[in-house]
Amino acid sequence: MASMAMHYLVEKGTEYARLAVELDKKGEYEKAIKYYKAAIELFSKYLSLYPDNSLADFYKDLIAKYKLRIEILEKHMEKASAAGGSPGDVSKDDVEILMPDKRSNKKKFDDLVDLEDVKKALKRAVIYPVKTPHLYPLGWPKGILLFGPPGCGKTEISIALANEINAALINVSPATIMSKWLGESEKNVAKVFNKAREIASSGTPVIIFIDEVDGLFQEYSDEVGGEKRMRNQFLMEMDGLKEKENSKLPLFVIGATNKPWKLDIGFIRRFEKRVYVPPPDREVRKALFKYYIDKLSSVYKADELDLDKLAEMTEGYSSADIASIVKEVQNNIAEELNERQDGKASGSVERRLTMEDFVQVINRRKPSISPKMIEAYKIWYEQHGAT
Ligand SMILES: Nc1ncnc2c1ncn2[C@@H]1O[C@H](COP(=O)(O)OP(=O)(O)OP(=O)(O)O)[C@@H](O)[C@H]1O
Repeated sequence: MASMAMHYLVEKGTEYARLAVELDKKGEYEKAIKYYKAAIELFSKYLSLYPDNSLADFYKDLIAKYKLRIEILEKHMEKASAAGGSPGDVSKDDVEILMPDKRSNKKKFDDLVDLEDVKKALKRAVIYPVKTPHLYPLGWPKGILLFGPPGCGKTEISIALANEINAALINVSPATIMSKWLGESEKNVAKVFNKAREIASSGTPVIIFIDEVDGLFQEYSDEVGGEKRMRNQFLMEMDGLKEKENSKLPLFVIGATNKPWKLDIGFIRRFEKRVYVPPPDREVRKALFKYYIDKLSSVYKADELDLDKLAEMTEGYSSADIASIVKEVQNNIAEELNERQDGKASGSVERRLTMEDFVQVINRRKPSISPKMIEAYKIWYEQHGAT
């Protein structure tokens, strides 16, 4: 009985997925989305019923891939309808550039807790060459890969780096690059690099930041959106940065990934520096709690808290988890005060933060990072790390 259900879910899911890809290739995006969703539903059901099946990872990857594709197509269709045309003739957007004075995130290295080794690697690879280019007659690396578990600061440190050197930031994510430029994404990779070279030639440093870079550069078995052409263009552009006329440009490509093992070797080679952004250890977790709790202390008294204990309780929690735990504590207390009609006046209130406030929230959450994940990064780092 069980195997019949399993069989049905996989067969039907595969049939829907095949249909979705076919429709996608024909440009019938709306219908394609419907079938991608149907396939996801069946594969998810299969995974919930048989989580320990040997093919579980394979189906998880497929689901992630179809979700990304849906996101891409939906964004593409939104844009097409906003432009009043059909998805095929959507007008091309220009490359979005975040100049330093326009960015809302103004954090610099000192505003981020720890990440000392990462800061050091980025100073060496980026900041010093930008500040003293004359000391580097042989040029400097152009590609830097940041890898490590989710929510541990890859994006934050990249933005802080851009702020440190007043760099223009071009933010590229798989969903935007593929949706904006569906069908001719390679031309637009070229556009990003042209724009970046143009700005860098005028003396302003540029960082092209590609989040979830594995989404752009993993091998797909059934490519529908010209991913291969786009990848080749990207590799060519990266090689171009090494050529003589570009070698002294203050232009850097920073890729971030949680799954470095999905990247193919040609791509890895283009990123000369590969830097591990680690999860916070106990001392760093303590510093993160302090950092976020300090922000609350203008309103709530925090003198009873045992930060060592909080750090000890949160092994495996990411920096983002810790930020979000403190936020949830804030929300719980604000709710409590509102319900007691106690929070009306502005300024400080007579409410101490207690360990119990934190324990409650921590107990309801699972850590995002498992020892198995850390082991996988360690193995990858041993093979490919380069700082
Ligand atoms: N060093 C740090 N100091 C203070 N807060 C941090 C630090 N690192 C991360 N955070 C917090 O964690 C959140 C997530 O960080 P960020 O988005 O940089 O992680 P990431 O590694 O890029 O995650 P993902 O791989 O999921 O994109 C930030 O918004 C910030 O609140």
